[in-house]
Amino acid sequence: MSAKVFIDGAAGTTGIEIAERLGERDDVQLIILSDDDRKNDDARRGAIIAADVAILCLPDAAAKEAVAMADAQNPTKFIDASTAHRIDPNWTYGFAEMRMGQQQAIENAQFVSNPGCYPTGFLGLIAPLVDAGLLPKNLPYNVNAVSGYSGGGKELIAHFESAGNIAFRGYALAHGHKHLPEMQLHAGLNHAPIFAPAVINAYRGMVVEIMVPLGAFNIKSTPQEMHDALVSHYAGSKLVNVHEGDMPSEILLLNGDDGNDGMTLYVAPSADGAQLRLIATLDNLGKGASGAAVQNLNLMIGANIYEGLRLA
Ligand SMILES: NC(=O)C1=CN([C@@H]2O[C@H](COP(=O)(O)OP(=O)(O)OC[C@H]3O[C@@H](n4cnc5c(N)ncnc54)[C@H](OP(=O)(O)O)[C@@H]3O)[C@@H](O)[C@H]2O)C=CC1
Ligand SMILES: CC(=O)N[C@@H](CCC(=O)OP(=O)(O)O)C(=O)O
Repeated sequence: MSAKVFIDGAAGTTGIEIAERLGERDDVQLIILSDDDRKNDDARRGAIIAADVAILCLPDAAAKEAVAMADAQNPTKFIDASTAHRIDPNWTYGFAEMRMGQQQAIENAQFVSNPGCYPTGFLGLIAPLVDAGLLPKNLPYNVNAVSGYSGGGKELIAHFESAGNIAFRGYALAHGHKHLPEMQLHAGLNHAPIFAPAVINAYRGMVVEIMVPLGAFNIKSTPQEMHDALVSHYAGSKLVNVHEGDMPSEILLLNGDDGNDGMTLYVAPSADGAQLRLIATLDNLGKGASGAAVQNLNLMIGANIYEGLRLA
């Protein structure tokens, strides 16, 4: 039997890539609205009610409206790619590998919020280490990140491609980026991190980096212990990989690389072990959005967790 899946926002950047990943699967039957109907609320409501699973690839306000369109008597399952429900206690956070039990929680959930692209890198690095007591909850963590411009959807794509000459765009200079609440909550931190995101002149791809002055903060756990804890935590995953062996001399994002739906984590200490760079590389449209939505869909419809995904 196939699951009926409606992508609300299927003409957008994330929605198009989800449809591509679902492709010709015979366990999924896509409900498609015509271009004339895709923003018609009656048509959307009908599609949501007809669907077993609705995947929301919409701005936050439209995502909230979509959830309210569901029929309580015939409950549709939801995967929301927006920021709207990521710290809502009635929603399950859709990052299966982050904690023991999270995959089962997603399998059994009606409402699943896809993690933000930046939080996927941040939490993938830090949540297992904080949980294991190897990094403290009360540090003022710093996060630097760069994203390909598809991370800002159609509007930012048009902006970068029409301007043509923007090499780097730092933003969130007033602090308060919309991803901070989910970073703090799901890592279990006492303070929100200081977050410096930037967009670069590449279509897709993302690097998220946390810098930890272990010596200055008198943290006794070692980079090797942290590396080993991450290796052990992600041992069963084909999507989240921890770099083993010597650190590469450089980490590259290549223009024209379509990426994959995985994420690679690096633990890069200084020679004396007193300073540490924790680095995650991922595709903002892969594990950061569309790939994660398909992974969550797989779990919610009882398919293989990796079905339709591009493994690293
Ligand atoms: N791009 C990324 O890397 C990531 C995106 N996300 C999140 O996913 C969501 C979608 O983002 P993205 O695909 O990038 O954005 P886009 O702007 O590319 O796509 C959004 C789509 O939603 C449509 N839309 C807007 N309002 C409505 C409405 N009321 N009813 C129906 N359709 C509507 C838009 O229509 P139209 O085409 O007419 O504008 C557009 O097709 C956002 O919440 C974003 O924050 C999350 C992680 C990463
Ligand atoms: C490059 C860029 O502009 N990125 C977006 C976040 C994209 C994303 O992840 O959206 P969600 O909030 O739905 O997760 C931003 O920083 O606002």
